[in-house]
Amino acid sequence: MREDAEQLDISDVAGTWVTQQVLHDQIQRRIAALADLADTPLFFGRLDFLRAIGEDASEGAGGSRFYIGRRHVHDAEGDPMVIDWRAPVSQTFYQASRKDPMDIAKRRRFGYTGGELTAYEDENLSDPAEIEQASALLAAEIEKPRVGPMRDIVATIQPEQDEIVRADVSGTVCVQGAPGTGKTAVGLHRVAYLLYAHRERLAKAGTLVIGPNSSFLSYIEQVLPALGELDVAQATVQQLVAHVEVRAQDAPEAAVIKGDARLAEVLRRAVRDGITMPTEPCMVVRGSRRWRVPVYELIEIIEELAGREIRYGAAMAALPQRIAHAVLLKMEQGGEAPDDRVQDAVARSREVKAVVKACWPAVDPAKLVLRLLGDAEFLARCAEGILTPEEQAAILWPKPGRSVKTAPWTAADAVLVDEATDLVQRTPSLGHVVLDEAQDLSPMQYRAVGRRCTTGSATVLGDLAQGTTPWATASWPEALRHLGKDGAHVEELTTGFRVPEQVISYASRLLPSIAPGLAPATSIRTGQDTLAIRRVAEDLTGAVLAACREALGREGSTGLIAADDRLQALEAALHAAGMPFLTPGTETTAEARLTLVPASLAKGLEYDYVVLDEPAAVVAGEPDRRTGLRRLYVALTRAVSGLTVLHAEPLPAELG
Ligand SMILES: Nc1ncnc2c1ncn2[C@@H]1O[C@H](COP(=O)(O)OP(=O)(O)OP(=O)(O)O)[C@@H](O)[C@H]1O
Repeated sequence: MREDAEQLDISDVAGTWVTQQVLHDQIQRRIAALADLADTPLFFGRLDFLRAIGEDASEGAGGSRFYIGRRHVHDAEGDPMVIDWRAPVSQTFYQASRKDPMDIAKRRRFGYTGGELTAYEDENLSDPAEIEQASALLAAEIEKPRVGPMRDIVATIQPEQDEIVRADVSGTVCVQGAPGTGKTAVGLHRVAYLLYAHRERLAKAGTLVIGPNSSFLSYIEQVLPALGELDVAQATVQQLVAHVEVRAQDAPEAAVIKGDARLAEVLRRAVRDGITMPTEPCMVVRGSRRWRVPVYELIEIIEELAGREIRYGAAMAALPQRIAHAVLLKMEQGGEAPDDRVQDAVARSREVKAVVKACWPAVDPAKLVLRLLGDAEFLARCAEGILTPEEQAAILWPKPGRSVKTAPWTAADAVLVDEATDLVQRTPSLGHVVLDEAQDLSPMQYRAVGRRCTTGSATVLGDLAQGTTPWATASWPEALRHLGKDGAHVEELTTGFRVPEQVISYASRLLPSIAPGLAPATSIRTGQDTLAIRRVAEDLTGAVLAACREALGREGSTGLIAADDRLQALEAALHAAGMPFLTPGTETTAEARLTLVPASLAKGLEYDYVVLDEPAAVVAGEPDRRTGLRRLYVALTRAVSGLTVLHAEPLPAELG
């Protein structure tokens, strides 16, 4: 297939230079999408149906045996050899069970080692005599040591995950799931699925994956390309709203108020604050005649525009045409027969422009927010009855910014500028947005994401117990309301694929203090001796390094997680000991398998072995106890095969 694509000759295709380039570009993309990945086998499963499938129901109709793989592969005649895992017929591979065999006689799973086929395993689903056994291949695949970035899970998607992956494109899905239940994996596979099922529509409108920080984004960035999807954008919320340069930090109280949805109304008022009713009529001179639109008529036009649900900028563009239309009516009444060109000319006339400038002035969103946060009187006028005087005082900049370029913008301010920008001009909507680690967003941030999928849908993924921002969300229905996807379905995933049972049940002791409503997750990893807790009397750092060496003696990656302010000391010690280490998000290799992870960046990441330095310091690193314990919960749930906790100070009492 790749050779076919490479050999396509477009030199004598008729068309302009531009169409030639577009065609060339498309062929290059096709070749790239068909690239051979040495470690990625083309198929991982086989389905033998009891009978032939109806022509319309499957991609490769006509036979009753299908190989399931990462992408569609056909032979020289164009007949399918491997069916894409996203095709309707492939769903049976994930959903069929002994209870509901879905017409499957045999399901075969293939096992690979480094790209080489080394095993297979059969389930005769329709044979009542066969005894059900847990799949060893499935277990081996799930328990593979982790080196390098996140991998796809197409071969082992579980039935409850598959349902979310294939949920209808028109609806927004929200997934609450404990650490390691596969939320991120499911979100990424869902985009791949939606692009397959609705390629035309989604490729045009665009798709986007939003993650908490760039370490996380680089950790997940290879999953979609491995599934043949090269065009899904990735960003953090901060990158989406980068209208101004962030160079300051808010106090938590100020950030909470700035992230509150009430700010949307404050901004709406601020944008419209400049709308002024005219006190003089508008006189337009055309040739030898003068036409007059009286004050009351101008007021009517402006009030009508102000009352409509259109963007400030769109109304500003419509106003001169409305006034010109009023002039036109008067011309007709006066016996003239003006056409559209006359209306345009009147709309562009100096007199009409002057009215627009005075009554509906242009708004620069960044300048507007600059004024709002720097001018107490203006803020008081816009926030009257919405924010208390104390709240207003809390969000005012201590020193007003002089210009958009030099002002002390914070991350929360940038979100306000984004809201103001949208009030002036509608933000274009994408086809689908996946929002990961969603629990950490403020209501205003949800709004920023929501306006990027107003006509599309979203997949919202998160865990209320892992919310570590002062504005972290307490309820999904509320978050979805801010997102503009009120009433979306909330699913829960509770089977953990990452964290061993011993470790997750230890971490779950924190749940009553950090998220009382949530049920603890279970785990498919039941290995013994996965958790070690060591009290260290002296030289904590030395003991931590020894624990890292011990972990590095085994296969896979090791993450050393520590409170942010312990990082410098640990870095120095690692250097002194001659132990090379990476920063989060950089790829682990066979030579460099140790990553030093500040607790604040651990979210969403995972390592085979985790060494956790001083839990009490992780808790103390946050402004309040609940957030500290949640940060600790995140740090405790990053390990795939084993966790070693080292402490000199007493462990937090909540750990029991
Ligand atoms: N069905 C599956 N088969 C194999 N591996 C899986 C499956 N589901 C999830 N995993 C693996 O489990 C690990 C955790 O998944 P993921 O990171 O998506 O979880 P998460 O719910 O987003 O976790 P967190 O809340 O910590 O961010 C990953 O290594 C993922 O590949």
